[in-house]
Amino acid sequence: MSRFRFQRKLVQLEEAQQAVLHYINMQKTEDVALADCFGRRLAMTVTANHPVPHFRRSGVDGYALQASGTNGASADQEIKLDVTEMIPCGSIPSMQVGQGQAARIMTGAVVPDGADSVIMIEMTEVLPDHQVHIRKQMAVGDNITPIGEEVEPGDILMLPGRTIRSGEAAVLATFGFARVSVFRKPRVAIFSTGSELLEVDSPLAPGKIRNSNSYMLAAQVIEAGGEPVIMPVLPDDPAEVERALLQVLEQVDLVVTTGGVSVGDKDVLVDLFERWDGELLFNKIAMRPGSPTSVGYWRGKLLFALSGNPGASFVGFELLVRPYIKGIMGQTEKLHAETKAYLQTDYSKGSAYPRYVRGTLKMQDGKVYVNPAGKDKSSIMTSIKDADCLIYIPAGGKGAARDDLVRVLLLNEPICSL
Ligand SMILES: Nc1nc2c(c(=O)[nH]1)N[C@H]1C(S)=C(S)[C@@H](COP(=O)(O)OP(=O)(O)OC[C@H]3O[C@@H](n4cnc5c(N)ncnc54)[C@H](O)[C@@H]3O)O[C@H]1N2
Ligand code: MOO
Repeated sequence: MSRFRFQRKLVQLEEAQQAVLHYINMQKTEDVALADCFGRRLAMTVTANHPVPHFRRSGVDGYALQASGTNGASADQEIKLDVTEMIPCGSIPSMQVGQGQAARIMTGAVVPDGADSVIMIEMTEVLPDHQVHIRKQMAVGDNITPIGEEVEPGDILMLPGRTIRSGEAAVLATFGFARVSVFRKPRVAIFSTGSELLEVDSPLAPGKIRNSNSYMLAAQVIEAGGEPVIMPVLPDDPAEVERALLQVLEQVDLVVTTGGVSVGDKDVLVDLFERWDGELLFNKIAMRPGSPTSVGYWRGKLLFALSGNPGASFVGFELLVRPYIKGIMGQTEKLHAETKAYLQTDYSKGSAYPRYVRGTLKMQDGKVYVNPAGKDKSSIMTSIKDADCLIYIPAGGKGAARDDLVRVLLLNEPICSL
């Protein structure tokens, strides 16, 4: 019988997280085409290499002119100007605009020298012989975007670690990054253990269930920015488990297993920790679900051994694996962002350890409310799909009551400011 099965060193979640984050080893980077970098994590600092806009830009279709020449203009008192030229987008004006003159201009085109405002075309009337009537008094600067209004050269726009989404893609394109430096996706081997597990396409059989954890975890790996490698289910034989894990260890950046970490006779990960030459960082965390979650360091890689119960597996990944994946891809905010929300129902299940309950947030009348996503037992799988947060219920016998303001950890990553 393994000495680790019952003799467990209890750590608080914060200690466990720090122990894991201590092993952060930054991912290598690679350059990819801009169109291929969406969803990847940026590995470079993006600094503006030119102002935006880099020329005085018209915000409307209309006429560029001198505001001082429009004093008193209105629908009843039109002012006549000579039209010098037509300036489409992408071309350079050929002459200055002087007193009594206007240049017809398109939205996004370069405002000619001499002009200090642009009147919208709706406030004008085209006259014969290259003349135009102006029906509105203009002020200096009207409808002109000055050079650098949006971005000044040297402005730091994005830091490494940021996920590249639509807005980031627009910034990269604007500043000419046809190729983008991103962190390599960490390859994460996923193993489920247990002889009760069937392949997804297998018919149900007595006592057997389909392996759902491997696919749930693969999706979590992708959400965190990694590349999952789903491995065959591990057998109940510790020597074979050791062989299978060692074989993959060199080809991946980290390994996640589920099941086999508790005190049962077939809990093979516990046996592995007994016989391996790795270092066990901890094998019990003061949290529910997932208290038997164990993490080891083996041949230069972290091995996250999550509980087999789907709820515990999900929460264990979120609280330990995701922060590590974020860390190796340059994110400074590795832990989940938190907020507070009003609990809309009693949660009376007390626990010796803090509990992380799958929750669903609701915004209503300017307040944030939260409800358990469904039944919350560690063995329950179907409520995972409805969770957008984890509700923190402190340790103690009484749980939390309706209307309590509780801490919630947000599962969807908020966009960082840089
Ligand atoms: N005597 C005790 N029994 C248990 C304890 C304890 O302290 N003393 N702890 C319980 C807690 S808490 C948890 S959590 C589980 C953890 O067990 P394991 O991590 O060893 O997981 P398994 O026993 O392998 O499986 C548990 C449960 O989950 C199902 N499972 C496993 N893998 C998958 C998968 N890939 N997809 C879907 N479902 C999976 C498995 O069939 C079991 O039903 O131990 C408690 N017991
Ligand atoms: O700690 Mo277990 O993971 O609650 O169900």
